Amino acid sequence: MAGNILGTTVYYDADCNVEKLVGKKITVLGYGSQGHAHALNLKENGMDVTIGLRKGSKSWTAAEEAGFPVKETGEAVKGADIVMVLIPDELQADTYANAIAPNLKKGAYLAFAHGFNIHFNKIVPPADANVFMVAPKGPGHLVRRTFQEGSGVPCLVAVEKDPSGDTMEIAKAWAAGIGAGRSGILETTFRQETETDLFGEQAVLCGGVCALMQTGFETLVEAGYNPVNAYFECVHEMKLIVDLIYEGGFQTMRNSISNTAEYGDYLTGPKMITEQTRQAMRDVLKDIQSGAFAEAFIKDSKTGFPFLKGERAKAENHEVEKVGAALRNLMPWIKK
Ligand SMILES: NC(=O)C1=CN([C@@H]2O[C@H](COP(=O)(O)OP(=O)(O)OC[C@H]3O[C@@H](n4cnc5c(N)ncnc54)[C@H](OP(=O)(O)O)[C@@H]3O)[C@@H](O)[C@H]2O)C=CC1
Ligand SMILES: CC[C@](O)(C(C)=O)C(=O)O
Ligand SMILES: [Mg+2]
Ligand SMILES: [Mg+2]
Repeated sequence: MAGNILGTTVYYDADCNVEKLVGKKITVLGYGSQGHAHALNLKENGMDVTIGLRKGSKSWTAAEEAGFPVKETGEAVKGADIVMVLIPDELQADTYANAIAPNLKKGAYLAFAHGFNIHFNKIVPPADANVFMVAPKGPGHLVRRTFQEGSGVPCLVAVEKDPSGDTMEIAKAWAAGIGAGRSGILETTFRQETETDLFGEQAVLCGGVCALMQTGFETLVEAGYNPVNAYFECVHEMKLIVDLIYEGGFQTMRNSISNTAEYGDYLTGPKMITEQTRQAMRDVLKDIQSGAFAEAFIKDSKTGFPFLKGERAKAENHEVEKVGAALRNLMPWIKK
């Protein structure tokens, strides 16, 4: 049953009525990482789901082969009771103006998996629209995989506008329908989700961790150590260590490592994350809160993503990726 963890309301399957989605015409826009997972999980829970994609979309065939009716974005929005927007954040505002807003039924539910466009006022829905968010705290492919395995990725839910009065019930039904009721559905706001999600992915989960692993690898290789050895130490073993943290927190991980490692952990960790690193984190958070990051991201996208594409090419060609690919070829069980 619903609980309260340190001031956050958490719902489980027993608190959600997935039946609230039955009989509703549901449109999922996009069939990428999140899109395929939400759509397939809801379909397998008996829901009537149509996929909306742009003309010529790479995902069109995959969605059709999975058994969905697929329509162009505007057509898929027409008549839908719930429209879940699962297209890239940088494309949502233009798509909203050109294809969603002109076709959105009065009183429909407009939904998101991340608060970016609503929080930063890139999308301003009409007064009659109900606006909610179901934001999985994990990659879309795991939203699908864990659902199939019988569990689910925890989700944040939030309501921005509620003219119908039942928008939170619909949001909870959606979250449970994609599997989150098995692991936890946490109530939040668009602002909280947007700012913490951007901070987490930049400073810790993706930006911070990848930079740390890559710099560790470079330091060992630069000092003349074998790159394979460096890769195992600084990249490959990360998953095994993080799995223990995931299962039981830092203490479970520290119970499993040697005293030598634990001593080095306390001695060296603070030398890596210095006062300068803390200040950099605070600065990153300020840029997120002020909207400066959002503006820079949208500007890069509108000019063809010169920064994103340049950095992606550099990252793809880095030695660490070549060593990793060679090692993974020796471990075929990793690729399921
Ligand atoms: N990736 C993740 O795990 C997470 C993502 N989110 C959020 O989910 C949302 C979707 O992100 P993500 O799943 O990564 O996106 P992806 O890039 O994986 O997929 C985007 C999908 O949208 C389609 N698409 C692109 N433009 C349009 C359009 N104009 N109309 C209809 N469909 C279009 C793409 O098809 P094609 O390009 O073939 O046309 C593709 O199927 C974002 O808000 C993101 O922040 C939230 C939590 C985690
Ligand atoms: C960590 C990245 C993420 O926020 C996610 C998978 O939750 C994203 O935007 O993809
Ligand atoms: Mg996230
Ligand atoms: Mg994110």
